[in-house]
Amino acid sequence: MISVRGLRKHYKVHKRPPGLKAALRSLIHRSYTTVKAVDGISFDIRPGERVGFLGPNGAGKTTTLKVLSGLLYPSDGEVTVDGHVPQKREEAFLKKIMLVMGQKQQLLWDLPPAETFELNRAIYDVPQAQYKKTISDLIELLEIGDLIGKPTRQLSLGERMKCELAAALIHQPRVLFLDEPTIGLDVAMQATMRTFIKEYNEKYGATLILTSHYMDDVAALCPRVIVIDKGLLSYDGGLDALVQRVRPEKRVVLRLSEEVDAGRLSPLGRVVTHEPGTAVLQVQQEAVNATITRALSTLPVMDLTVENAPLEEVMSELFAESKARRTAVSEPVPA
Ligand SMILES: Nc1ncnc2c1ncn2[C@@H]1O[C@H](COP(=O)(O)OP(=O)(O)OP(=O)(O)O)[C@@H](O)[C@H]1O
Repeated sequence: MISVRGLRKHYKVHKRPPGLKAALRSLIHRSYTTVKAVDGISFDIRPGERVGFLGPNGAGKTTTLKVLSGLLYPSDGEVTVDGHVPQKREEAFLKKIMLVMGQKQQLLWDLPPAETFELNRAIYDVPQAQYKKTISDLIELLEIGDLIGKPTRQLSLGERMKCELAAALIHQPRVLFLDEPTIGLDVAMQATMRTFIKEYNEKYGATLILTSHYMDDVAALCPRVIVIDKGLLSYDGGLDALVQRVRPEKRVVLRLSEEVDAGRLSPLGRVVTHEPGTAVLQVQQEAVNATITRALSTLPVMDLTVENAPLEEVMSELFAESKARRTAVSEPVPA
């Protein structure tokens, strides 16, 4: 469905020196630097896949999604989306895709969402019968029946995001690029959006690429993740396999009926947190059974669970790894 080969997107940026004199001089003698936002990445995505596209701030995620949706020309490389070259912006391509950006809106501010929906129906030439069916499904799934008649400016952020998503899906895109679709939403609304996105993917078999800094989104939606950092690919594979590779240790979470000294916990594993009533231990996978047996026999355990390390930690460790690799490569070799 999506094929990306050696994609590069370099931005040429005007260097603006500090100080008025230098700034005035730079109006005549302009100098430029190159920002390598995406610097040679390749991946393939199969139809119907849900893929998390992750990386630290400035990694090149939005740039890649903009290239895939035809908003930006690549500097180099080959990209196809369902057989189309995105930058040609063919009508058939535009009808198949949608880019939803959590930080930008497509709903018209002074009009009710219902009017943007109608506008999108006309733009995408959606037959009336299909439009009626789709819109009533979307209204039901997203519970926006009461909202779509109010001017957009009167909606809360979460209400607006639900309507944004509905507007984006009126033409039933087969490929959805979601750039931070849950940004700024409260926890309950994030969960609603996640459930809806998953249902849309399952119902229509749509292919989905999602960027998000909320790891709950990623854990709930993306069995596969592609991680980029400074424009380079640092991981492409299963989310579970990534956790296994970066953090194979397990967390044993203990709920305790009475306070225990730290000295009684430390022989069982590395103490990650220790608060009144709870303690979290980190142990090697093969030591989990022994730790549980020992905890149950030596501590006042009320409840016990075994978990993976939080995804946020896995990601920051992965980002730190690739930063360390880059630093090692760029350091001069001693003479
Ligand atoms: N129009 C532009 N002109 C110049 N540089 C740009 C432009 N757009 C993005 N960049 C730079 O390209 C790099 C990648 O930006 P991009 O927005 O793709 O990152 P991102 O991974 O989406 O980051 P974030 O998680 O912060 O949204 C950054 O260094 C950014 O400053």
